Amino acid sequence: MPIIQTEALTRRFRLRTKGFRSREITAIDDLTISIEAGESVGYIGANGAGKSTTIKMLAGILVPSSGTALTCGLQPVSQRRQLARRLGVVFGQRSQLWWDLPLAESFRILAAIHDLSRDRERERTAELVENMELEEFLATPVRQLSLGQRMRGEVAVALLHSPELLVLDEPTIGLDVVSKQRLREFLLAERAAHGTTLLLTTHDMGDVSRLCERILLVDQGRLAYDGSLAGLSRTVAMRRVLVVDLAEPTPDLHDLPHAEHLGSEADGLRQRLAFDPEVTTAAALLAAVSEQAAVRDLSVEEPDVEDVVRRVYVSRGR
Ligand SMILES: Nc1ncnc2c1ncn2[C@@H]1O[C@H](COP(=O)(O)OP(=O)(O)OP(=O)(O)O)[C@@H](O)[C@H]1O
Repeated sequence: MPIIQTEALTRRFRLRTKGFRSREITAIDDLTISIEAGESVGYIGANGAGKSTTIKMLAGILVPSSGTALTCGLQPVSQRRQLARRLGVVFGQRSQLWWDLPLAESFRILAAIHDLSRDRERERTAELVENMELEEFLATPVRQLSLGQRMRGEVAVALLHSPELLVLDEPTIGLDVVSKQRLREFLLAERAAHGTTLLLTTHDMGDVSRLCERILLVDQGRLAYDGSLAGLSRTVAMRRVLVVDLAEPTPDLHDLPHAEHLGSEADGLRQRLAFDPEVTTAAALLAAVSEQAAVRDLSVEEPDVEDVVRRVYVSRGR
């Protein structure tokens, strides 16, 4: 049986507009998906596409307007307490931790809430503290943790009761590159060790490419793509962006091989160039830029979800 199954899942919101009028929007529209136990799925889409609304319905926080959802074989709203034993949830912008208490206390409180035996609590806490490298700040009040440390704590407590399904809403938002990478490694390790099913929303294609075997792309509440990253890459190349800082103001670099000039700032001192890593490399592009201008600094950006979504539609002629 699938671990997540929805059938024509729909959620509308009534928005108040000026005066006494109100308008209805359909945040999720006729969503039918099925996810098997053990899968790792990236749920992506532009701002306001309906990702959080879906996650909230799957977790039983929000009631659907119509259609059905089954999470771990349970009705998310009416069987929310049973579901809580089998589901872990991480919201990147909201905390499950007790801010004034040391991180270790959140483990104790949640272990009590989940009714874990003393042995189980000790064993699982030790495993998570080791895997997520939490030891050095276990005694620190949560409010004093860095964002990266706190997110590791959030993920760890969500996994304390060994849920078979972990749902993460923007788990890497705001994290620096190193913290993102660490968090991804922890999630991969947890999955390898316990076969945990992962469903995560993200704006970061790096999360998707490193963590997810399957992608669901939602646009304006509707499912727009369901398949592998490779399949999506065949539809729209997963372009990366080379950002170069040049020594002098330079006209836009339009004639570089296999690159598209996306924009310039400060009289062309900084220029952004998109390229497809399947066709060329950042090094080759940098060499081509260097023939035209002196490069002082550079960075390479991961593909942007908004850009991917936009180009899925361009490729379909919408
Ligand atoms: N409680 C609410 N009341 C009214 N409208 C809502 C509510 N929650 C969400 N919406 C609307 O539903 C739509 C989908 O929102 P949702 O938060 O699910 O999108 P999202 O894909 O998670 O976006 P983001 O990436 O910005 O978090 C948006 O138009 C949003 O304004």
